[in-house]
Amino acid sequence: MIRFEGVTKRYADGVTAVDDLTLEVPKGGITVFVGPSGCGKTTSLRMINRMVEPTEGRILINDQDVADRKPAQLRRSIGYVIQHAGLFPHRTVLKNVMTVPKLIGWDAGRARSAAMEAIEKVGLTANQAERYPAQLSGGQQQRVGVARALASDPEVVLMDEPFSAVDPLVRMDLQAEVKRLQRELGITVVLVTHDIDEAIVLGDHVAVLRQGGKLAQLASPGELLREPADDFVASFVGKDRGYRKLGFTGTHLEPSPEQTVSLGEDVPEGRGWVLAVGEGGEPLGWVDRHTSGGPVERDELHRMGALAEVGDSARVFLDAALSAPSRRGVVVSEGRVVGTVSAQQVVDSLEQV
Ligand SMILES: Nc1ncnc2c1ncn2[C@@H]1O[C@H](COP(=O)(O)OP(=O)(O)OP(=O)(O)O)[C@@H](O)[C@H]1O
Repeated sequence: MIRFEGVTKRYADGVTAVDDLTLEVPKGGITVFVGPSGCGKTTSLRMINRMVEPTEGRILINDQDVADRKPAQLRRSIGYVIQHAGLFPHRTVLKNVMTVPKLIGWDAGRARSAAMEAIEKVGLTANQAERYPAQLSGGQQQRVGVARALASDPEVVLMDEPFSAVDPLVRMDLQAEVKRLQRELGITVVLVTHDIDEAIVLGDHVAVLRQGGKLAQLASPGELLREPADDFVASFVGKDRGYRKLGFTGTHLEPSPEQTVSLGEDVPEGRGWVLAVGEGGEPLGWVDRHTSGGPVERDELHRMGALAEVGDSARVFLDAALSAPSRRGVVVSEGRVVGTVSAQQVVDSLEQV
């Protein structure tokens, strides 16, 4: 849907920021431009909405050359989110989010209701809509930035390092939110980051750029981890890529049957840990036979560790096994226990692939 055809950008001082870039950003997904500082990510992004003009080549959106569109009108049709949200400090959140709908000529009523809808979509309240940006946290301000980009119902949203100024926990929330919104709205997102982990978490497609603005590889996160195109991509993707690759590896592992006990029942004979389940077969926790005697009570249960759902990646299965006190990861389907897996079983299943 967005096509770069032989795009080069040389700045006036002779720096080649982007060199003969040809790539396709598919419709309705998240495409991430990632690479080291100065490799031309921002320049590439800004050429899409004509904040920067290419020296050579062209960029098409839905087969239309952006050079044939009026820059101001083009920019209003494309959402744009930047690092520090870039909000107007003297306007309320609502007025900030209404900016583009008003610019494109929607009447005040329509602009207001579109803005309120966008504000709710990003998880902010009507009360927060009346505040000024400085009265919100950094993460909330970024949400306003996303709401503002979505308010006029754009098909394409560009994001330039949108989460890099917020702390890691807030960043994870915002990443999940953007992924959810993209899926819900079916929009096409192009996002720039220097953080390969963010690219892998968020991207349906990841374009790795190298110094001098050259495309090193365009692939899905899984492919990038499995088959980096060259040494540059391999080292950029990182040393623990074998482990991270597990996040994109399915497993056809059959969980082993696990003996269970209900609350109020006596612990069955045997050694080690027993899994307690609720009335609907949902896992409640582990019982330690060493310390348990008589009917099982809720306050003697040990935490379960992470749960794996049938169909999850090998990484989730392994995490479930390693985080359970019994070292047997609980596998559920629709909330009910179907069995457990050990770390050894997960590793063995990988070796069979
Ligand atoms: N307006 C400009 N005039 C001259 N050179 C520029 C201009 N903007 C960017 N550059 C240069 O172009 C190259 C690419 O810059 P760009 O900002 O696109 O990279 P980036 O990958 O987004 O980097 P970062 O992650 O550090 O933001 C750099 O060498 C930069 O110094």
